[in-house]
Amino acid sequence: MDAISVRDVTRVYGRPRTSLRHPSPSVRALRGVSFDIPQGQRFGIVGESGCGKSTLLRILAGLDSPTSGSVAIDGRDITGLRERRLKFVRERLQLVFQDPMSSLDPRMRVGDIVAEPLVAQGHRNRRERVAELLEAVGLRADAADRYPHQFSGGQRQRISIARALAPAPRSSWPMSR
Ligand SMILES: Nc1ncnc2c1ncn2[C@@H]1O[C@H](COP(=O)(O)OP(=O)(O)OP(=O)(O)O)[C@@H](O)[C@H]1O
Repeated sequence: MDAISVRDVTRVYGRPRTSLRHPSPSVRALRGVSFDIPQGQRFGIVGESGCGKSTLLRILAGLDSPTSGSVAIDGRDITGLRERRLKFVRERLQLVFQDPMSSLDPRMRVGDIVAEPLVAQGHRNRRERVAELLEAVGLRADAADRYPHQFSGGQRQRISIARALAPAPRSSWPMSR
């Protein structure tokens, strides 16, 4: 079973075109995109600015829905019920956004931000794991007690990377899950 299967995905922003004489401001960001990513493979999506990479990633993460087409993660169609889809996807897929401040909650301490996926997984030794993750991305352990605005742009991106690395990879999940 493929990790990710994308079938004929289209995403149109704004109202669809109604007539040739009155072109609407709609943007067709994705047009019939299809591909499969097998388990355990690295996969790059490359393209010029504005070609639809972020739009595609948001759809894969369940943060947006395709106008048409479908996406399956681990064989399960995620274009169905919203809340259930998000929980299922969050356990399997992490994103590092271009602009870290758009995804780091300014009211949360860095330690709690990095620990978020661990809470969802019921991880026991969260403090130790957060310290390990911060060290792995080149931040000091005391970063855990500070807030995102107290870091530079590059350091904020490292916080996002630490959070993305936090959940245990699927290969280490117990068979019962
Ligand atoms: N919310 C939106 N409303 C309308 N148009 C949008 C919206 N978001 C993106 N677009 C348009 O959709 C197209 C694809 O945008 P997207 O952000 O997916 O591109 P990208 O490949 O990630 O670009 P970059 O490499 O510059 O970050 C662009 O033409 C953009 O202007």
